[in-house]
Amino acid sequence: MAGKVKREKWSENFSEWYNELIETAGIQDKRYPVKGMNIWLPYGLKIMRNIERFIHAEMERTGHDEVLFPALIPETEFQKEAEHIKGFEGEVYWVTHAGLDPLDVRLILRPTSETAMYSMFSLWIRSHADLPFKVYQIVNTYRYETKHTRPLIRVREISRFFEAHTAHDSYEDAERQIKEDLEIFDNLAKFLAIPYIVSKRPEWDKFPGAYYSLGAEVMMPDGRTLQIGTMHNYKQNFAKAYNIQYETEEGEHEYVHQTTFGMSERLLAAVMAIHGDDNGLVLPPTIAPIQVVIVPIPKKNAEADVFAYAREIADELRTAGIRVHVDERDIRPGRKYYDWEMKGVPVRIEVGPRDVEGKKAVIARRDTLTKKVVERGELVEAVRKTFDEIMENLYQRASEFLESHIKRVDTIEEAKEVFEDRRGIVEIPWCGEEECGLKMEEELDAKMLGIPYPEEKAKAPESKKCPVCGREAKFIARFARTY
Ligand SMILES: Nc1ncnc2c1ncn2[C@@H]1O[C@H](COS(=O)(=O)NC(=O)[C@@H](N)CS)[C@@H](O)[C@H]1O
Ligand SMILES: [Zn+2]
Repeated sequence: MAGKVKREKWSENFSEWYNELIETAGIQDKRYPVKGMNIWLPYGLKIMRNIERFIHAEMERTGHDEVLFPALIPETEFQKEAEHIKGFEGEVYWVTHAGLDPLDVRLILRPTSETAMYSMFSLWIRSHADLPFKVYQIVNTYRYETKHTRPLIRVREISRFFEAHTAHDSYEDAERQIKEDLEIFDNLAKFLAIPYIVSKRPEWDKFPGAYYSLGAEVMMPDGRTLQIGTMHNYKQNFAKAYNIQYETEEGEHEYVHQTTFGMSERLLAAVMAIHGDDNGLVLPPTIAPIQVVIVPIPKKNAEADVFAYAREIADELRTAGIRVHVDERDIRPGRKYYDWEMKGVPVRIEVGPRDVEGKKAVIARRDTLTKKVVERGELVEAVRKTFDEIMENLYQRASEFLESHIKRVDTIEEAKEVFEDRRGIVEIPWCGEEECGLKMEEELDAKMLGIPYPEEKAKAPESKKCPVCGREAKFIARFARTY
């Protein structure tokens, strides 16, 4: 029978749904006595590790080397890139003492690692033969966020901060790197069954020190967007501040061009929010710590041994490389269903005495809450096929939600209606002038995500006018309420 997937709470009161689920699904414990810093619980960390495993593999595939830098950065290093300072001075945590002694050079806890890495890049990069230079790390970083903190989404210790930093012999090669970052991100988004849009940030909202910034946004259930990835082209801004030069083949000395690519535990927040329903998490099989849970359903005085049958199925699935758990707890099956649905286990297999006799099993899908009977001999194949169906369905469902929350308008009034109705992303003509962009942000009480990327998708249709100044619109600008 077609299951009725309930998502009322999920959509009407997303914030409460999300905060409860962080606890009830065993993702994190928020009771740590420092605001904006939470504890990873075993199940949540297993999911995050599965996401990270994919990122490490993509870094390997694209020739990035993993490094690990110290978390403390001397003030002298932090001070070197002016714009970067301006952008972060209100957000950094300071270390001013060691033991009882005040430090003669204060240290900061890294908010991101440009100012930790780039003096070393200056020592490491000497010749064009050292380029392109590509490193990354997944570490904890610290930002004194003053806006509302929220587990995984806006934290003060970003405990799973992914940062890739590259150096190139030319602007063109840095641009090639940005395209590679977008490809990596697209592979990851498909792995998580998550649709997204990429926008080029407006001048007034790019990363401090960047020449331009790209943001990858997803649509959250409450119609607000969440930035889950950013790519920045730094040109030679940091290279000049940190003296990162290389010797060209002609023996000249040139500053390198640089890029960075950043993500964080927000990826998990996006998976939870986008795929979840009122029964809890719905995990894509790609990252589920338990892909199949088997629930034996014993019946009084039936001699069929449902436990042995369940274990035999589990062994076969495990041999096939599937992550499986048999729930042998002595509690009602219904209670087991509730627990594993809360944890988002993609597939449940139920086996009662009749299934043992008939050499069958029942497969229950977490995403559609539907069930079907399968022959014992076809189980591995059926489970694999069900994983593919779940990935496809999760991606389709999320894509429809995203598409239905992007609206193209011509006037501020129309845009306001969208935000009053159910929020989402508004695409509106723009002359490209900062004052008009800022005016629209103010009028709409929304953030300009920027213009569509790549730029050929950003052009305004013929004869569209900027709703603020009436001049010819050059671009389509995107606005949204954001996290
Ligand atoms: N307070 C926060 N909590 C959780 N994730 C965050 C927070 N601040 C930023 N992020 C995530 O970290 C990513 C990279 O951060 S960033 O500021 O945009 N970019 C950088 O720091 C660049 N140095 C690239 S690593 C963002 O795309 C966002 O997904
Ligand atoms: Zn204008």
